[in-house]
Amino acid sequence: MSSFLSLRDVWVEYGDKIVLERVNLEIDEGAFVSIIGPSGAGKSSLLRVVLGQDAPSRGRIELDGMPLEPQCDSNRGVVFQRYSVFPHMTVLENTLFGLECAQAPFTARLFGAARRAAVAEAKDMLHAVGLGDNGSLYPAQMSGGMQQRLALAQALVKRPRILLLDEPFGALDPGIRSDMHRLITDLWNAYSLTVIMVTHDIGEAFSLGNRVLTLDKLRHDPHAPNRYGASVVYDLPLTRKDPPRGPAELPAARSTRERKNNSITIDKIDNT
Ligand SMILES: Nc1ncnc2c1ncn2[C@@H]1O[C@H](COP(=O)(O)OP(=O)(O)OP(=O)(O)O)[C@@H](O)[C@H]1O
Repeated sequence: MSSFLSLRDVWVEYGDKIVLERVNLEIDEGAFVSIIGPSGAGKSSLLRVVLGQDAPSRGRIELDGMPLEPQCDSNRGVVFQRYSVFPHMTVLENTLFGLECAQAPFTARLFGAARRAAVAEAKDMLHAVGLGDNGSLYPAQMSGGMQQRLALAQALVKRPRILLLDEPFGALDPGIRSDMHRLITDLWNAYSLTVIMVTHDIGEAFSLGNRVLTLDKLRHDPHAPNRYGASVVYDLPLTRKDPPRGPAELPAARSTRERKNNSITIDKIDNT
């Protein structure tokens, strides 16, 4: 039986530079996968091929056993480190926009009952990310943490099955980061998401993920640094203590997931 998300012999090459080679991964539905590794190892490149922004140069990616097309679709939502919100739209308009684009791709405008339903959905999502009272603000009137909450609402309002996070909290102060850690954990549980997160913060990787992958090169030729790409060198499944629940009650919660006490198994991947 195939996994929820499978990467089979995926390579990413830019010209003659091999960035990723022979990446084989099986990701279960509902996993929270953290990806770490040295700078330039290809973490964001991996996220981009899963998102569909780039096509792998070799290999294939499957979702539920079906090939995942190299194009962004509603199965996948993404949040980057740099805020991706539209500065000329209010918080509510920013959140609504994704729904309007999905439901009215030519005009990006909904009317009547369809618009009222979309507004209600957008408001629910803003409530879920803690921006329920901020719908009329513009991004410039908000802190970095609030803008990142908005980016999460934008990504989640379309109810993606996979949420891709590329250093989403990297630009935030430590206090705000821990609030965001609690929020993303709550959202992961409430919306039964499969999350793939790239981070440079090892603590964040281990405290949020229930699986941690390390990307690095297994082989290196000092005379030809582009000759070999990175692959998954460590794959650490974690089971860990249930995190403290946030005070927010999330609407439209679908299920919660059991998470047990700390134990780590370390398997070094041998791709040679
Ligand atoms: N569009 C592109 N064209 C050419 N080279 C690229 C392109 N995108 C990425 N690269 C190269 O691929 C390599 C991996 O980049 P990537 O951003 O995926 O690494 P990363 O592990 O996310 O790095 P960091 O941790 O510094 O963000 C880098 O050497 C980068 O220069």
